[in-house]
Amino acid sequence: MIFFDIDKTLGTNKFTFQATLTRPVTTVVGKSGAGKSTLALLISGLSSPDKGRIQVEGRIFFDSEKGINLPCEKRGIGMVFQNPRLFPHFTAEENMRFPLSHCNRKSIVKFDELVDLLDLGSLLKRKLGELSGGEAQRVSLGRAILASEQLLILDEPLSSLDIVRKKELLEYIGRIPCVLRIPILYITHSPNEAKKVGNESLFIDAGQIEPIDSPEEIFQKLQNLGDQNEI
Ligand SMILES: Nc1ncnc2c1ncn2[C@@H]1O[C@H](COP(=O)(O)OP(=O)(O)OP(=O)(O)O)[C@@H](O)[C@H]1O
Repeated sequence: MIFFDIDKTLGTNKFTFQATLTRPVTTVVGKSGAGKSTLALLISGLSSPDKGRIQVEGRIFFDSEKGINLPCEKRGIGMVFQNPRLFPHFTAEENMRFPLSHCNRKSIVKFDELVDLLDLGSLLKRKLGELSGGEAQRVSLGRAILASEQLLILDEPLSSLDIVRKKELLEYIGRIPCVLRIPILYITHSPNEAKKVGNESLFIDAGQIEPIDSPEEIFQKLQNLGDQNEI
């Protein structure tokens, strides 16, 4: 279960995020600039709320009243961003194992099982320059899953890929809940992606979460906001 009730002001932008999430995969949807990545940064601890509370699976990450603000490396969160962000001088395997060896993380999935799940066997000895964009993003997905103890956050993981690679990676992402039994937050501006990946969705508009009753409502809301982006 993920619970958050937080406020944050960044420049002239005021964000108020409040939700209780109980399903395995929640998609966070909204048009560009709505505040999706801001929410991810606040939950991960890379940015701190001005006030409020964040709790994941019974662990308090942030509570302004109690003076709790767990540093990001203690939150057990794996993250995938729009670009792979791999170390170029490491092999794929060294990149994947890096958070375990350097950040004192314990993996809750077996390395070999993950390699099979994401078809990474033939890529393990390659460095970043020897991987395609889709392959590199698959490696960074593997690294994030290995580092995830409490929560996995995927922030627009398909956005740097072409349509063929998007579909391919989406299939791999669909397999993750089979091995990783922790909540997943999947951020996207694409209603199609949200429909394919998530069990429930949060819709963010201008820094506020709006309730939605059905996946079709996401299309409608984005259309009303004039967002034509789609895969
Ligand atoms: N440090 C900051 N200071 C001031 N404004 C910021 C800061 N970080 C983000 N913003 C603003 O907050 C708003 C939300 O940004 P955010 O990155 O969360 O949007 P997003 O929904 O993830 O968009 P995209 O889909 O384009 O990545 C934007 O208007 C952005 O310019």
